[in-house]
Amino acid sequence: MPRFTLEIIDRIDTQPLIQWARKQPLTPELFNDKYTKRLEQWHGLGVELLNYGKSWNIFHAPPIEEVPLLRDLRDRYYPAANSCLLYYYPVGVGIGSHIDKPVFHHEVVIINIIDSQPNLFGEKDSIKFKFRSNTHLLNDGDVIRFDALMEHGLPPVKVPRYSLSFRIIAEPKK
Ligand SMILES: O=C(O)CCC(=O)C(=O)O
Ligand SMILES: [Fe+2]
Repeated sequence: MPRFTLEIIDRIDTQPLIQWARKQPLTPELFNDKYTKRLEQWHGLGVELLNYGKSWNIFHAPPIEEVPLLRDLRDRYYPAANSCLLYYYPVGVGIGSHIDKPVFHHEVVIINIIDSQPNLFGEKDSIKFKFRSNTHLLNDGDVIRFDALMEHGLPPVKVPRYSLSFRIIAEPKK
């Protein structure tokens, strides 16, 4: 992948994903012993960040293959990914600009899922996603690929949103 880019690589129907996501038991995310207000659920390898993100624990979550929806998306957009992270962002929650921790491979694929009612024309509100000095508008179902070693972030969302991130996590040699 050429670096320094954010590409929207596809737009998919999110209805099956929303139905699935709403039924998942999600856990409040902790960072530096504080709740981020995002809720999360891992499949495949998961990461618990410690010590302000300076170190981490890698753990085994239920396999991606257990959920055919997730397996199919991984096979389609990021076959090498060994980690899938579902986040829920309630209204008013975002994440400040950051770069991802080195435990993750720099290439990430994220599916943007807006859980709001479409308008009369079947359209849902978009959300803002910051990447480097640009703000991109992301629509429901947009599949993006970007270099997570470049600054990125999400202003507080105005509509409930899920995201599904596929990544490669380097497991330490035993
Ligand atoms: O949810 C997203 O779209 C991006 C989240 C993110 O950048 C992260 O958790 O590192
Ligand atoms: Fe990130």
